[in-house]
Amino acid sequence: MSIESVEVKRNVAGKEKDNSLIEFQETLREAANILNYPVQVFEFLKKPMRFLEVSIPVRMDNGKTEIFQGYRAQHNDAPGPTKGGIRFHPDVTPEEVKALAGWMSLKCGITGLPYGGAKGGIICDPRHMSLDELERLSRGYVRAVSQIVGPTKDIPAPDMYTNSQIMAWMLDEYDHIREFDSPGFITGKPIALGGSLGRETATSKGVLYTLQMVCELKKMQLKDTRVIIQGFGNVGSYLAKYLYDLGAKVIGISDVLGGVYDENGLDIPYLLESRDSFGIVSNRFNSPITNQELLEKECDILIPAAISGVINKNNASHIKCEIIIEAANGPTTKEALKILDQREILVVPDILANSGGVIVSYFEWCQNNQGYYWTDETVDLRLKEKITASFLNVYNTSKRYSVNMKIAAYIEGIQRLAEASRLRGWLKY
Ligand SMILES: NC(=O)C1=CN([C@@H]2O[C@H](COP(=O)(O)OP(=O)(O)OC[C@H]3O[C@@H](n4cnc5c(N)ncnc54)[C@H](O)[C@@H]3O)[C@@H](O)[C@H]2O)C=CC1
Ligand SMILES: O=C(O)CCC(=O)C(=O)O
Repeated sequence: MSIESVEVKRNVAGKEKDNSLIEFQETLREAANILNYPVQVFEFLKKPMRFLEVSIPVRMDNGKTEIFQGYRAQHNDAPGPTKGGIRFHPDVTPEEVKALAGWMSLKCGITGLPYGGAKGGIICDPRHMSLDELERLSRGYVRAVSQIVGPTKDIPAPDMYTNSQIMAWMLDEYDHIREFDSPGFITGKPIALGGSLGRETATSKGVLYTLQMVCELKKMQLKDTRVIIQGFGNVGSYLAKYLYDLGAKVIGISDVLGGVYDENGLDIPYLLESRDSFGIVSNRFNSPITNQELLEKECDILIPAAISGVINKNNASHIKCEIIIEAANGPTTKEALKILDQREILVVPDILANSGGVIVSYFEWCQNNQGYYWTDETVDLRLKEKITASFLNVYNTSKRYSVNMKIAAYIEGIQRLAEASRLRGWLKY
């Protein structure tokens, strides 16, 4: 791939107004109805059990103090402590954080992890903050939420625009507040602080394993399969590399500024070397393609791995692929899914496809609790076992109830939440 042969354009992806919480609730209601649950199950699970909104004062490098808004939603702690990442992003909203926490609960249910779901977010743009400012913001967030988090209460992890360094600052702040060493407070940490081998690549590995399951079912070969990936951060970039190494043809990738496309296949190792720490590489190229144009290019497999709502009613009829694997959380709206179902495009849902991250976060927490650390091979083998079994459960459920895989995933996910809530005596049915 030469720089000239590649099409690029700077833009912000065409995202609709965020309806994540409403869509979470509507699909949850459908799944609860299929399972004939009494209405109290839906009424209880439609919102987080706990939601904290915090103001975080941060001294900026110019000497002024800015106040940041942050959130932590704990969806349901009946199955165990809650678990979920923290997102630093300018578009974070309370509704989106609540939906993301609900999705975490379902993800943990599908994969059989002993957790309920949670999610955190801070409205900020880390791309325009110095490392010192980010450290003060991360520490400030932990001080603000410290009463409701902890290794047996609620265990955070990375999500968009957060990484192992941010987890390390958060861990250090928590240890100071609690006055003891508690590596199990947070996952996605650096290895030197008790992180797990394989967590960095876990989400993309999990997406790859679900993709391989789909290929097996559809009798497709990965070799020479044309793939487009939106997002070139933690999830998108490792995934692109795995697919490239397996001989797939990654013909398009994108970041927040725009897309890079070459119908002959992109040189992924070159792009990986060229991207910055926020997963941005498209600004190194010239000719134009937007995120929206990239999503509508013909390919075999489309993998949104950035933000929510990018496949919506405006573009669902123009998508030209056979399979969509949702690596991001909530990339396909409900209206879009209906159109894609009609067009017989298979959509593998986020709460299954991207569950590799929380699965290995669980392994990290187990290792922290045991004080005994596993090899890369052990982590990988157990991840593959868990996600493959979860895929088959969801797939079989979709056949059993004649529903798409999204609804099947909700059906699988909701059952343990409902049962745990009933067994604790919270719900009577
Ligand atoms: N990191 C993890 O372990 C997990 C992440 N996810 C989900 O995967 C998605 C990506 O997360 P990460 O790769 O960790 O984030 P990241 O921060 O490492 O990378 C995000 C990528 O998306 C691009 N991006 C940001 N805003 C965009 C926009 N408006 N339009 C198009 N591209 C945009 C960025 O330029 C970057 O390339 C998110 O939806 C996240 O919730 C899900 C499960 C686990
Ligand atoms: O690793 C974790 O605990 C959570 C990852 C996450 O936030 C997600 O799966 O969306």
